[in-house]
Formats: sequence, structure tokens, C-alpha cells
Amino acid sequence: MTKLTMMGHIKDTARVLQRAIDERKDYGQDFIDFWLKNNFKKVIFTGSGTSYNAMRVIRNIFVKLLKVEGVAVEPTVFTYSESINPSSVFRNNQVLVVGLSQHGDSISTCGALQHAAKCGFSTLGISEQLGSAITKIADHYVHLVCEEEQIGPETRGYTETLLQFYMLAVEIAYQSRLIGKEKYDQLVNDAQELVNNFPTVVNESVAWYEKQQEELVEMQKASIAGFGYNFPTALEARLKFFETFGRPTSAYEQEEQLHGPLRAYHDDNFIFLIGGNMGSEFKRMIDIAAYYRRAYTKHVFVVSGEDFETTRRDLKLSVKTSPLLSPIIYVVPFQVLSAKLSEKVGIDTSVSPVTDNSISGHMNV
Ligand SMILES: N[C@@H]1[C@@H](O)[C@H](O)[C@@H](COP(=O)(O)O)O[C@@H]1O
Repeated sequence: MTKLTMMGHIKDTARVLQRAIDERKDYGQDFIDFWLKNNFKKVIFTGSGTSYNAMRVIRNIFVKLLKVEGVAVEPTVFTYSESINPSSVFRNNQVLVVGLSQHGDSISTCGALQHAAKCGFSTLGISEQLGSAITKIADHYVHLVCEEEQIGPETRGYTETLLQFYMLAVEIAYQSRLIGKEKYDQLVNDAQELVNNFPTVVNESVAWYEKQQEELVEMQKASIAGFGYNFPTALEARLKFFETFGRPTSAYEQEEQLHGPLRAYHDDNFIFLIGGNMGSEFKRMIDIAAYYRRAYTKHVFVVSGEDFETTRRDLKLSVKTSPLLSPIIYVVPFQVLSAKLSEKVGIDTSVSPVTDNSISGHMNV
């Protein structure tokens, strides 16, 4: 079997997104039953790298749809520094700790679940790898249907995980009567429409890259800003730029970028702004984009499916989705940039540049 390239994984994503919808009763019913049997009031979401960014998105989905307290935290901070239930508002059995590790062996995430179990909390492990360490540590387990990725930088797995847990949250919301049939149907339809539109998002992202290639390939440092549900998208985009194209990149919540970092920005900075969903933050983004162009650099790129007046550098997607699902589409242009720019300058994203593995974040290196 030929190994998929990074671009190959991105293009293959719609197929596993469809699995997330179609197979939700297979991968999900145990977890749904487990959730319905318990009365969770607080959920801690943890994971490392791409999985941490995924957990931040999923935290937002669960809080919104399931009306629980939710905290996303880095696993090692959780293990060594975090107080899980400081005011004792919750009973131990009302707290669930969720750990996501696509490969199932991140030392940090496995350690966090071991710590959570020792403290007497329920644990849920999520992984693509059956039989991996995390599946043995956690008392409940959800198998990801993203299928094993054949290169290090995760793309298909990230995107699929988001949709898989959206589907689970929708099912739980419906089965626990938090939402009625009409809302349930609408949320499921939103997901199906997103999957149908996904290839368009990939194609338009590729076309955008090709149009800007000459300029983008000169990028030496970048910053990415997002707001609301797409702040985690900015974090994931930053990670992708680092682990592939290898150019220093910062990621900020849009408003936070105005508080300090600008002093280090010059006309060679490339600034990407994610216009996730319409509202006051979106309007603010339009003003901020014009300001950056005026005061700092011409290299300002807005990415959005909403209506706005575009410059030749912007990506105006012809499709959009609900705010809750929007992180699934807005990460795509950055995955595409990471893959295409690397390809262009001769970086093989299937080979890790790290040669000294004497310290690693994974157990199986
Ligand atoms: N470079 C990779 C990241 O891309 C990945 O996100 C992280 C977590 O992996 P996992 O989800 O398997 O725990 O591990 C590595 O550090």
C-alpha cells in the first residue's frame, strides 16, 4: 500500500468524516450509555499537541450542547498543578476526566488519566490505536475512526475527532432530552452538509495557496489569530506551521494580539486572521485587518466563509457551517498551507527532523 502524503491525508478526510456520522452507534453507544448512567457535572479535557487543540474545541461543543462545566487543560499541568474540584461543589462521581491521544501513548496524557483515577474520578480514554496504553489506563474508551495516519503531523485525525465528538454530544443531548427531535435533526443535517462541502473547502484552499504561492513561500515568520470557537483553530494552525514548514509562528486570540506582540511586528510579518462566524468579533476583525495592513504589513490574509470585502490575498470560502462546527473547516486552509509550502521548499513531512530521541513525549519511540 502506498503511503499517503500530508496532502493525501487532507484530501482523504471527507471519507472518515462520513464514517464519524454513519458509525456513531458503533463507536459511540457504550460511551453514550456510560454518560447517561452518570450525572457528570464537570468534565476536564486533556491531551498533548494536536490532541490538546482538539480537546479545546470539543470542550466548547460539550459545554454548549450538554450544559456541563468544562475545562481544557494541558495534561502535565493537570497532573501536577491543577485542583480538580477545589470548592467541593461536585461529588467525585460527577467529575469526568477525558484524555485524547491519537497514538494512545503520550506520556503526559496517560499520566493525567492515571492521576485522575488515583484521585477517584471517572476517566475516558480516546485513541485510534486499539490496545494502546491509554486504552488500558482509562476506565472507558472511545475508538477514533480516523484510521491510522501514515505521517507524523496529524490532520485527518484532528478533523475527524472533532466531528466524532460533535456527533456524540448531539446524540447524548438528544437521548438525555436536552434537545428535541427538530433540533437533533438540524444538528445532524449541519454535520452532513459540512461533510458534503468538505471537498470544496479543500479545493478552494488549494486554489488560494496556488494564487499566493510566490508570496507565501517567502514567509519567515507568521502570526495567526482567531476568535471564539476558532481560537483553538489558530493554536492548531500554529502547531502545523511549526511541525512542517518550520517557520516561527505565534497564535493569539484576536483581541489579545493587540496587547503587546505588535511591538515585534514589522513589514515582513505574515498575519492570518480567521473570520470564524459573523458577529461583533467578526466586525472587529475586519477593522483589525485594515489596521494591520495600514500600520504594519501588506502580508495580511483573512480566511472566512462569511461575507466581507476581500483583498486579493484573502480566502473567501464559498461554503460555511454552524459556529460549533466551524473549527472543522477553518483548520483546512492552514493544513493545506503547511503541506504545500513544505512540498514547495523540499521539506518531507513524512520524515521527522528530530534525530535525537533520547527525550520524547511518547512511550513508543
Ligand atoms: N508531533 C506530534 C503531535 O503532532 C501530536 O499531536 C502529539 C500528540 O500525539 P497523540 O495524540 O498521539 O497523543 O504528539 C507529537 O508530539
